[in-house]
Amino acid sequence: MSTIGGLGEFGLISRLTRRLPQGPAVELGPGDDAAVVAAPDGRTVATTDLLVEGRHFRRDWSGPYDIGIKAAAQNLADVVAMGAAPTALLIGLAIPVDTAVEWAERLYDGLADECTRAGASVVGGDVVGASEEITIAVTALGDLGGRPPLTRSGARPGDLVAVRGRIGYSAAGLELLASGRDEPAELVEAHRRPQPPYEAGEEARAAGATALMDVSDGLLQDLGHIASASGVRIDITRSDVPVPGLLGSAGLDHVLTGGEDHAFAATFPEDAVLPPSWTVLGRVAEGHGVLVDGRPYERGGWDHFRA
Ligand SMILES: Nc1ncnc2c1ncn2[C@@H]1O[C@H](COP(=O)(O)OP(=O)(O)OP(=O)(O)O)[C@@H](O)[C@H]1O
Ligand SMILES: Cc1ncc(C[n+]2csc(CCOP(=O)(O)O)c2C)c(N)n1
Ligand SMILES: [Mg+2]
Ligand SMILES: [Mg+2]
Ligand SMILES: [Mg+2]
Repeated sequence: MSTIGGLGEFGLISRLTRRLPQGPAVELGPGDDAAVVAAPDGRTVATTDLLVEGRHFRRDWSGPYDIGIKAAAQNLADVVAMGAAPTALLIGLAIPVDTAVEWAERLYDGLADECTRAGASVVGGDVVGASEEITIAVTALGDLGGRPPLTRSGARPGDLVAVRGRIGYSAAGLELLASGRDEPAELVEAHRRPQPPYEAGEEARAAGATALMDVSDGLLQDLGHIASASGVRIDITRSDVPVPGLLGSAGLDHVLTGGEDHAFAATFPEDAVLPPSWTVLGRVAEGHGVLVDGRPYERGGWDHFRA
């Protein structure tokens, strides 16, 4: 088996970057001191999310391609959640010297394929040796196309609250993996490879969304960020929350508190016409916090320092 150690730093960079297609916004990709990415209106959306082995992924639960998809998706979703088009990703990779080169290459295939799905590309990064655990730090850039960002702070009393994309699947899949199972495969795959519906950003903008975000830590907790940023209360109607039977007996908990699906949640003016792919499950009101059928929900979402 050829390992990272056998290639050396620049050999590794060359092996990884040759796998990366370059998207339309890239004027200069990997190879110089920095990349050059077109930002026609002069503004750039920028975000970063870190993935740490043992915390965000396990190499015995997910393959390198899955982890690449997930690392890209969670960052691309944050760009889309601002109402922007993702243009570029930068990858910081800390990786043990005895890792198989193929593992890193498959990680890059996952990163590249997910970027392609979102219209972006990997334009650079950094590699360093790690002692035992892999860390992947991803920075994503996006283009607003001259339009205002869709923030968390624009929700107004009377607005509709709606979601777009699978929710609860990743948490259900994680629970299966943690109990040593890998069926139903659809749930485990959803955990390994989140599939944010990137078109949700443009759909939300077209329908006049007043706030938009991606769901990373759990629907109720994340809606709580819209509520606090907007100075409003969000009321969720339990009977309007879709809970697919596939999610099992804890389905409602998974939908309301499970993270990592990177679905999108938005608020819209009351008279908005939403595409059928969006599900309305609540209303914005005056006040603060998030209530389900008028009451706080008993479970919270993901918190790195309280988990
Ligand atoms: N270490 C940090 N330094 C500065 N700002 C930070 C730091 N960590 C988080 N933030 C900022 O706090 C805000 C909330 O971060 P958070 O990571 O919860 O959002 P997110 O990336 O959408 O969610 P998630 O990480 O769960 O996918 C973001 O604007 C982020 O830039
Ligand atoms: C091995 C392993 N253990 C636990 C989890 C669950 N988990 C980790 S981070 C996170 C929320 C989003 O993180 P962030 O806020 O950093 O984007 C969740 C639900 C996992 N995926 N893998
Ligand atoms: Mg983050
Ligand atoms: Mg987010
Ligand atoms: Mg988080």
